[in-house]
This record gives sequence, C-alpha cells and structure tokens, in this order.
Amino acid sequence: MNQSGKDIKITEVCLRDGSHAVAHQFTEQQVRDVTRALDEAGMHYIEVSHGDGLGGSTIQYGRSLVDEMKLIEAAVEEAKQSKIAVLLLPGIGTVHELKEASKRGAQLVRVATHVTEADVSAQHINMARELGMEALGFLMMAHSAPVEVLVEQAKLMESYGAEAVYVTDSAGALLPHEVRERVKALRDNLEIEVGFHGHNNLSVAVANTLAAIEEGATRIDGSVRCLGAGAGNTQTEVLLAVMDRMGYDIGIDLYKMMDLAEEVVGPLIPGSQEIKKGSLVLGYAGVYSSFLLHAERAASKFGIDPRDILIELGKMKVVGGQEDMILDVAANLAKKDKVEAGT
Ligand SMILES: CC[C@H](O)CC(=O)C(=O)O
Ligand SMILES: [Mn+2]
Repeated sequence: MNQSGKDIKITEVCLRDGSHAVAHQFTEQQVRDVTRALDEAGMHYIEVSHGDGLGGSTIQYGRSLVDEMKLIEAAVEEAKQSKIAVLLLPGIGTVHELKEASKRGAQLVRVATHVTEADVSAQHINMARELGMEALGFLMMAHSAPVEVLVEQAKLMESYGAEAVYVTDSAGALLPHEVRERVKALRDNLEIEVGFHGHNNLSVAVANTLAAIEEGATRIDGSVRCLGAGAGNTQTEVLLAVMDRMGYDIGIDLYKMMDLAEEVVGPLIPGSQEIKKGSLVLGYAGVYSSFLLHAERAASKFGIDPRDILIELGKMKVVGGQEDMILDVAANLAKKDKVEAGT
C-alpha cells in the first residue's frame, strides 16, 4: 500500500486522451500553452499523441490538425522538468513512429493493446528499451476480461521488458471493488509497477483511482478538467486535492493546477465533459470511450439513437481498431427499425 505518495507518478493525458474530445484538432500553440503550465505546476509526465496513439491520424480514426511529431517536439521544447510521454497501439503506430517520437525527445511510451492481446506489444516494448525510453504496458478494456486473464497478459508485458503495466478502464465501466481486485492481483503477481487509467462515464473515476492507489498502483493517469474521451478521465486537479487531503505528498502544485484548469485548459473544451446519456451508456454497456463521437455521428447519419448503437457494440464486445463496425451496426439498426415500422 502507498503511504507517502512519493513513489506515485502522475501522467497527465489531456493532450492525448483529450485529443478525442477535440476531434484531434489541437493547435501547436495550445499544446505549448498547456505543456508550459503543467510543467510549471510540476507535472511528472505529459502524454502527447493523437488520441489513438502515434500514427492515429487517418480517415478511420480522424485526421489531426497538426502533425503529432510537431506537437511532441513543441511539448518537449516547453517542458523543463516534466517528461513527455507518447501512446502507441501496435498496428496503428509502428516502430518507425516510435523512433521519430524518441528522436524528438519523448522519454516514455505506453504500449497499448486490448486486454487479451498483450503478445502484439513485444516488438514495440523492446524497441523502446533499445531507444532508451521508459516502456510501459497499457492493457485496454480491462473490465472485459477475467482477472486471471489480465494477470497472464500483464505477465507477458513484464516478460517483454515493460517497467509497469496499467489497468486501463477504457470504457469507464469498472467499479471501485473491481479496480481493487485487478490492481491487487497485478501487485501480487508482478515484480514491476502497476498503473491505473480511468474514465468517468459512471462518475467513479476519482474513487476508482483512489482504490487503485490504496492497492499499491504507483503510475496514475489524470486529465485536467476531465478532458478525454467519453465523459473524460479522472480529473487531475480534483484527484490531487483529494490525495493532498489524504496526506499524500505528490510534489505537484495544487493551486497552479487549479489555475491552469480554469485559464488554460478550460477554454479548449469544445462541449462539456459532464456525464450525458451517451457517455453514461459507454460505462453502462462497457464500450470504448473513444467510440462515442463516432457513434453519435453514425446515429445522426442514420437517424437513430446513439445509445442503441453503443448497447449493440457492448454486446458485440467490439475492441479498439474496429471503428468501422460502428457504421455497420448503425446501418443494420436503421434497417431493422424500417422493417419493424413497415416502411
Ligand atoms: C484508442 C486508444 C485509447 O484512447 C487509449 C485509452 O486511453 C483507453 O483505452 O482508455
Ligand atoms: Mn483513455
């Protein structure tokens, strides 16, 4: 169990998970301003990449406004003490992008796979270690597999050289006792650090993150103002305030975090990160948070309720990378509605 908080490292993901929320339209100036402010507050790591990780700027996932390598370079220039991290999903990003990110100064990569597919991470974890980067594993949709499977997959990542493995609650579907169970199982079975990445679709991201910390997770993700996919992530400045009240000494300036949340990140938020019916259904049905905007677009194209698409995707246990299924599901639901209405 963590006692003092000195061993806890926070990774701020508003410039990466938040990329989903702004349809990947961050400008270089925005990335510079957010990075500078986070760096001044003493943030440990700042993740900068397309929302779907390196190489994600495609028609399928959404084109970035600015090349992510340019954004990574800009963030590295602004960060005096924070380390710049990147996300990579093997198959979307390649070792080529990883080398480029490293060349531009990224010091840490989280190699993300679906919770049952850790075997595809070996090459990228190896390459990151060769490049001198910290290499961490990120097991996405962690709610969707039994705890024994999560442990087995995390052990694979550990065997490839990962220095930590995250329980990644991509759908914001986990409840605090389920987070506890998962983090404890990883702590009991791994030699390396354990991390937690939450989404707030069921309004329990801070509670889940505290549960993870209490079970010994030391790599913790947050997003200022929750800026992230779905209802967003664990709200960093709130988490830091709560941790401070609990006596953890994290070494990040809380007032500066509050100020930058209002003055620097607030103005970038396009809608609001509150939990509305779409994001609530993500957590309820266990669907990838980044699918929300795709499902809403598909719903308006076919004149149907986005919740029906999300519920169907949850039943189908669709995984990241299968975004093309969203349109198929919407088309089939619209066809079914027409048949039922006899039109
Ligand atoms: C599509 C990648 C995804 O956004 C990674 C992540 O943050 C998660 O699974 O929650
Ligand atoms: Mn996420």
